[in-house]
Amino acid sequence: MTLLELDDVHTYYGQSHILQGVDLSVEEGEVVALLGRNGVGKTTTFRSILQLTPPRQGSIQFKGEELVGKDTYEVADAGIGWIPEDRRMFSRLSVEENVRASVPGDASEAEALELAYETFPILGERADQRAGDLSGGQQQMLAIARGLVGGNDLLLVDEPSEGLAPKIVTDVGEALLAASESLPILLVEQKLGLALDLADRFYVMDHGTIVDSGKTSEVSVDDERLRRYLSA
Ligand SMILES: Nc1ncnc2c1ncn2[C@@H]1O[C@H](COP(=O)(O)OP(=O)(O)OP(=O)(O)O)[C@@H](O)[C@H]1O
Repeated sequence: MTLLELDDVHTYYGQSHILQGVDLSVEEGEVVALLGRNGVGKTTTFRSILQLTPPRQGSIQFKGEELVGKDTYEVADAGIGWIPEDRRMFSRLSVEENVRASVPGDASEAEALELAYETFPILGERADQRAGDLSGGQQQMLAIARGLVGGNDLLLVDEPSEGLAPKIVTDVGEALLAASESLPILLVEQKLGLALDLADRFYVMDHGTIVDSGKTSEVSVDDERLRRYLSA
């Protein structure tokens, strides 16, 4: 079943026409990678879905419901979680307090903590530590854990490996893979190897439109088809 569907989405910053007719979809149970060079409109696609920068034209349906015209809090309530590039969290609060703060009012905090620590044991070991004192990789795990327990039906994850050492990137990849067991993910990721490992399907974006798409099993990191859009 189609979970998220963007149809001919046009988004502007002032006079700048950034998204010029984006079409993409995420099915139930899928991890989908959105690829493309810096500045092509990937983050703007997320901002459009979240209604942070509402599209001026086109439709964005989530679980069959139109998101364009809603407020951002309504998009969050509908079940779309967002992990931005800067991994927003409460850095002065403990790991446990951060997880608790993500749990919707009607859900069990104890069950949320169990799920978070079962998925990411290192967070259980650091439960009382201030989130701001975690390493970059652990902060990314906490951000993913918060998305996991946040009552979401889809996670938008923006550049999870940004600024992390290669060894930590592997850990974060495993963390996302664990999260994808229970949640579909739309992923923006510059590291092509990681994106192809995690995703079932990909879209390539260039100049605000989708220029290629397919199954990740059909392409490889040194594929000419991908490289011409991704190399600087
Ligand atoms: N707030 C803004 N106001 C005006 N222009 C913006 C704004 N944010 C982004 N842009 C421009 O919109 C275009 C798309 O940016 P966007 O952040 O969506 O790209 P991206 O593909 O996510 O790249 P990156 O990986 O660098 O974030 C860029 O040309 C950028 O300069």
